[in-house]
Amino acid sequence: MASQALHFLNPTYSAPTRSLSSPSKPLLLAQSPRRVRPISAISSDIDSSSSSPSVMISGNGKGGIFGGDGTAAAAAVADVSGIEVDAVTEAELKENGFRSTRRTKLVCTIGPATCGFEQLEALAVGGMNVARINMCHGTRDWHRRVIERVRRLNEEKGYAVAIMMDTEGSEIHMGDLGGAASAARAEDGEIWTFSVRAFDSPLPEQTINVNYEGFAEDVKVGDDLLVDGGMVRFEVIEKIGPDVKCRCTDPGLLLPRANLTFWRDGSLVRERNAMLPTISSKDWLDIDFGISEGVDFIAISFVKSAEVIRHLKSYIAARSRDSDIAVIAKIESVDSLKNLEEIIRASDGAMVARGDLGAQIPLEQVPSAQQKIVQLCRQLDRPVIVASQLLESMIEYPTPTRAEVADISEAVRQRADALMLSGESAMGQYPEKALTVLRSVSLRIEKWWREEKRQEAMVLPEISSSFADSISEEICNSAAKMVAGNGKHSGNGVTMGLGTTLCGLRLCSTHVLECLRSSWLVSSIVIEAHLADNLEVDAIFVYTKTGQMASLLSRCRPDCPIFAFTTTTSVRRRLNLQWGLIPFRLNFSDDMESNLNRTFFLLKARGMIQSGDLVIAVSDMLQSIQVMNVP
Ligand SMILES: Nc1ncnc2c1ncn2[C@@H]1O[C@H](COP(=O)(O)OP(=O)(O)OP(=O)(O)O)[C@@H](O)[C@H]1O
Ligand SMILES: CC(=O)C(=O)O
Ligand SMILES: [K+]
Ligand SMILES: [Mg+2]
Repeated sequence: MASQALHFLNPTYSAPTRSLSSPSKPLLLAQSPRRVRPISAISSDIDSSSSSPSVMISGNGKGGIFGGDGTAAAAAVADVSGIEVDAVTEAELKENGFRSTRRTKLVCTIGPATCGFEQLEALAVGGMNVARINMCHGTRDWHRRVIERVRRLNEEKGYAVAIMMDTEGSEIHMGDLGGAASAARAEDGEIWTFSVRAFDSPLPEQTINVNYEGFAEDVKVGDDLLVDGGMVRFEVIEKIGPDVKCRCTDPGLLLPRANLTFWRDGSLVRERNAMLPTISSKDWLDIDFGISEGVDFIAISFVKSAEVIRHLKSYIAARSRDSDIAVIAKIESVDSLKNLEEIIRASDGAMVARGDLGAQIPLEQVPSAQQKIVQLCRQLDRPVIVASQLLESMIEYPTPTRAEVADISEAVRQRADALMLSGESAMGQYPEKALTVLRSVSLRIEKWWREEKRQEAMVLPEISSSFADSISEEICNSAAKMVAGNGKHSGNGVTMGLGTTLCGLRLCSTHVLECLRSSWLVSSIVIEAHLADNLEVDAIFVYTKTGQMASLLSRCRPDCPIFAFTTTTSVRRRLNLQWGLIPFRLNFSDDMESNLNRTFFLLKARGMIQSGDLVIAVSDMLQSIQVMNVP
């Protein structure tokens, strides 16, 4: 076995990000001095006094924004600690350079195995971007304590771990197993009773409580009853009042609160589920809890239509005027697939919840559903999480199966925003090792595909609904195209020195938009063709108050990381779910020149960037795009 490639299999392997004290290597790209002509700038400025907005493109071609007297840089000197980023990101940047940062984000479900402060910290060190709490389990007090610990971790150590609250939903599931039992095993041929009666704990032998009153009425003798989408299977043999007697036909482990589905003549019986509300009364109480705790994301289980998402969003908006809780639609039912596009458009993101999805559609259809959801989310600019069973075997074993590694690779190759651990981190024996596998495989596959330049191009439809938004969108598309490596413009002479060419030009905005649309700014002004091959942009910097422009850049999946600067901690946390974004919190003004000087100063002081690094900077305040070397 190749020990290097599979270093995560080595129990003594420790992630590179953990050796925070090791001396930082110089940034990869700073080692080879660039021959690109320094600093050129294009900035556009919407003239708000004009009824038909005009855009000014300007640049001085002689040192661009750094040609001044350096007062902005001097002003920044006063505040070295004025930027918020976590130690892990900082160490990763210093050690591996820009290009090798991980683009795929990682979500960990928190449960009994990981709810302590130290365990949470170990996950943050291991690369957790989002902590998920599942309201199917535990009490609100338990979840509150987890939220408090994550918040403390963020405050004390500078992390931006976001919190995602996942609702229980009102699908049919088993109750707890009673007493101290955390699981029970059903053997082939055993007769178990599924009942809606209330029992005292412990439950009678081979008895399972069902949460849904209509259960005994709805099932028929001869139906197949599937626990967790088929992990255990029973056949209904007799109905006696509230009790349903079933014979085990596929043995396996019964876990508390596992999902139940029943099948008749080879198809899922869904009439009753269709009548249950997506958000139950208990879910509404949990949502109130989430709003008052200020969670970053609320994930809604078993979404059937866009309507429920719109309803929840207006509920959240009315309850918390200044909060920006994002709503994630969990795609895990037949109905959610039917109404997929409408649901994604109404949501702030989606989750491919393969656990329940695989119980509702034939398993062999799950991979194509996953690919479709991931693609659609990217096209519509919504973050997407691939969830469930990525490393299921690691609940019990310290190493993954080869098939699990291949499954992770596929999700990374599809360039999903995030991968999620469920039982592996909530109650498994090796939560940190599982996270290390996710991280190592993500990094390796991302690097492999960048080197091979084999990413398929994806058509990104225009999604903006307003004029201002469409300028932002075009700017982001153009910035991403300028990043060498995506193949579109290599060999086409990517332009530097735009400032000289465009100095003093004042163009109406539609003209600029047209130019951007045809990538005129990028490819039609060839200054020195031989420079083109050298234009390897190290990072895109985006200054964004709402996060929207960072999201638009992430959507393009450019070849370099995106440093997203934003003024609020909540936007910073939210951006932590999205592909390729390295979110920082920074106070900034509308003056891009001083913002850039300040950022360069702060990041250089911390060794995160170096003079000569090539950066494209965009901003949603000025809707500008600038190309420059770090001075
Ligand atoms: N807060 C918790 N307390 C106790 N156990 C938990 C908790 N959260 C998760 N678990 C355990 O981890 C397992 C997997 O958790 P997870 O939340 O991912 O379930 P899931 O079935 O994939 O999600 P969903 O219920 O949303 O479909 C659960 O079956 C449960 O045993
Ligand atoms: C995550 C989840 O809800 C599922 O896979 O079913
Ligand atoms: K759930
Ligand atoms: Mg589910």
